[in-house]
Amino acid sequence: MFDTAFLDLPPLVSARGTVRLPGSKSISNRVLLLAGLAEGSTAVHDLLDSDDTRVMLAALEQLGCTLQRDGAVLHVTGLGGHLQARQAQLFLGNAGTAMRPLTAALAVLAATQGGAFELSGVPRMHERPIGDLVDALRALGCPVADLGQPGYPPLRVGDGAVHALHTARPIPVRGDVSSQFLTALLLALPLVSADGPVVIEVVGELISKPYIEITLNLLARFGITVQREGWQRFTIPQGSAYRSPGSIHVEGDASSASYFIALGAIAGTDAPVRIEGVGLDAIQGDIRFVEAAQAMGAQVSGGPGWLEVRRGAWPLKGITLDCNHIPDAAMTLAVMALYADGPTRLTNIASWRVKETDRIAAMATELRQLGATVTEGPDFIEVQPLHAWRAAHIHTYDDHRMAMCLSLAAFNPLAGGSVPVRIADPKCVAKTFPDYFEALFSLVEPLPGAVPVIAVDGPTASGKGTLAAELAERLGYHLLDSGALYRAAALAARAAGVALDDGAGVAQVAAAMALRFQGQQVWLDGRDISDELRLETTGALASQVSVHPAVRQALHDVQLSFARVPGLVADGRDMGTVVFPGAALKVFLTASADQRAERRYKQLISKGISANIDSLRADIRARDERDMNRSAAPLKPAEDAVLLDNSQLGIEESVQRCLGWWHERRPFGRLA
Ligand SMILES: Nc1ncnc2c1ncn2[C@@H]1O[C@H](COP(=O)(O)OP(=O)(O)OP(=O)(O)O)[C@@H](O)[C@H]1O
Ligand SMILES: Nc1ccn([C@@H]2O[C@H](COP(=O)(O)O)[C@@H](O)[C@H]2O)c(=O)n1
Repeated sequence: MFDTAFLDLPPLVSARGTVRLPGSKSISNRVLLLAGLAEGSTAVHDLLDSDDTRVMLAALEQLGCTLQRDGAVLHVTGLGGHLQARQAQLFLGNAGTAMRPLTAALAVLAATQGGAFELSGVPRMHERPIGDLVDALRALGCPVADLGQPGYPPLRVGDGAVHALHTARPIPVRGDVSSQFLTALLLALPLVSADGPVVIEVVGELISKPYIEITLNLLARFGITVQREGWQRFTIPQGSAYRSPGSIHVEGDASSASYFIALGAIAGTDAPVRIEGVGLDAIQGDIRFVEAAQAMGAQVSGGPGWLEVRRGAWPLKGITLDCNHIPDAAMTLAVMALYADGPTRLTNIASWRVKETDRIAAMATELRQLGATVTEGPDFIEVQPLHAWRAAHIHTYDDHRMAMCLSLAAFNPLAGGSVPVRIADPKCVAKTFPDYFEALFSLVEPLPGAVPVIAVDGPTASGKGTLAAELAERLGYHLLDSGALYRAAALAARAAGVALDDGAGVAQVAAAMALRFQGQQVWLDGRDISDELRLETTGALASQVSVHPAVRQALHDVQLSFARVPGLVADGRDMGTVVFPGAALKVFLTASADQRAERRYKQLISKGISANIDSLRADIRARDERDMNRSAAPLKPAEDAVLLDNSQLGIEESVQRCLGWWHERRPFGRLA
């Protein structure tokens, strides 16, 4: 997951390959609650691991369910309908799929068995309406107290006493704000069906019906067959009881599939984008996004558990679509609309306004930042195709879908643009798809030369490695420690018995090295060389082999291969002058030889390695001399490098200076 303040996506031009989707959030949280209410143990396979499922799991544990992980399988031992904890304070983040069903289930359990539970979330959760569900629960006879603004969480359900519930008469619930209220009742009311059938009557036109179908489907898997009359009346038969199916698989998230379906439709030109984990047989309503994407021009084929998508019509075709059946995935259409041949109008999406954020307002604002013309109304959005793209800093409103949808704007070169896109707070995708950006980057190709590179060059022990690693961490970029390649080449040559002054011989060994980097660990031809690589003596050997033009040539392409989406920070001696002459920022880092000797001395001592400051100073001077005076790629600042003498600067100050220069060079304007 990218835990950075923002993530810059370079302009992208194509996509191909396979993505395996994480489990569906809607199915995961429903399955968890059903398993938690059922008697016995349920083995849940392919459960989504995300913020929203984590709050549900934490709540179930607080309520007394037993959770056991066995590799990728989670075993949930349920309550069998009997409260174990009679009081708890449950924090449910911004997970509507946890807040609504748990409110209903705990209201019913607390009222019938005596208990009191408080349910709260993040501030945005306290702005998301729940009044219609509370009204239905109160009509049933459950005590529910508002702990904040009436009609919104936080809530207390139950008052510790036992109450008789009015299950003999139909329970009314509004269906036109969120279908989650009906889902919540359907999941909870089998708990009170012992004495007779329980009837729920929907008031108003039910929205997002496919989500109710998921609920009914999963209830059936847990032994409860709800009788449905149209979308107005639902009857839970007398004596319904949750029976664990023993084991259940969570299918991949169909809403998450929408980003990759769009990816194929926009950028799958020479090969398809293959999506695994969800297919045309999916039980999730958002699978019907496939039809919407096809209407816009996508070529989609699929089977059980898989889809393949490639570009069909181009530009895409503008459409007008009632999106009531695919409210979440429909957001993706709003971004696809930028690549269309005419306006796209998405209607019947009023529910967007009460999701993680007001998604109609947020989408309109951010699409306009890219340069698009957008019209919005209480329950619709209309987006015009975009031809004059602007580099935009996209705000994501702590809304995972905003981040994922808007990332598709990075394909603007396919529609006349050539701009990067900055996504604020990329970790908001953790709600449903923590590795979304990693998955995206594994499929895409950038516009040639568009991957941004920051080159950090300078003499030994100036702090290049430290600075480069910090910059890479804060920007979410890849890191190249080019010195490590020369060090490894020297070690490989020595191991092969090749003399270090034999340029051609060392180059041959260097070209054949099998190097593997994993965090701080480095393997050379299967041997862990991490410690040996960092020795001062190895640095001196590297300095000897690096004078040979053939060795430098042998390592050239390997270094170039580190420049991958979303960007690279490279440290060495010739990053800005030879390897990445087009780097967007070149920093030449220096400090006095005395300072550097002292830093290196402290560094070695802190690692428990004995050192002598005088000989370190002498080694550093000798290495400077050789690195600066060799004929091949000598150590010197590039003409357009920024010089940074950090003799009197701390690490953080150096990092901030470089980030300042970086922001000046980026087209996103002020950091906000
Ligand atoms: N600005 C700074 N102020 C004080 N110490 C620093 C600063 N920058 C780096 N250091 C410290 O100096 C030591 C050497 O830094 P680092 O290993 O990053 O240097 P380097 O230039 O990459 O060296 P080499 O080229 O030999 O790999 C480290 O212990 C690091 O923490
Ligand atoms: N781009 C580079 C990087 C390093 N070298 C040579 O390797 C020696 C070790 O480098 P460290 O950064 O790991 O200390 C260094 O002294 C250089 O001789 C290089 O030539 N070009």
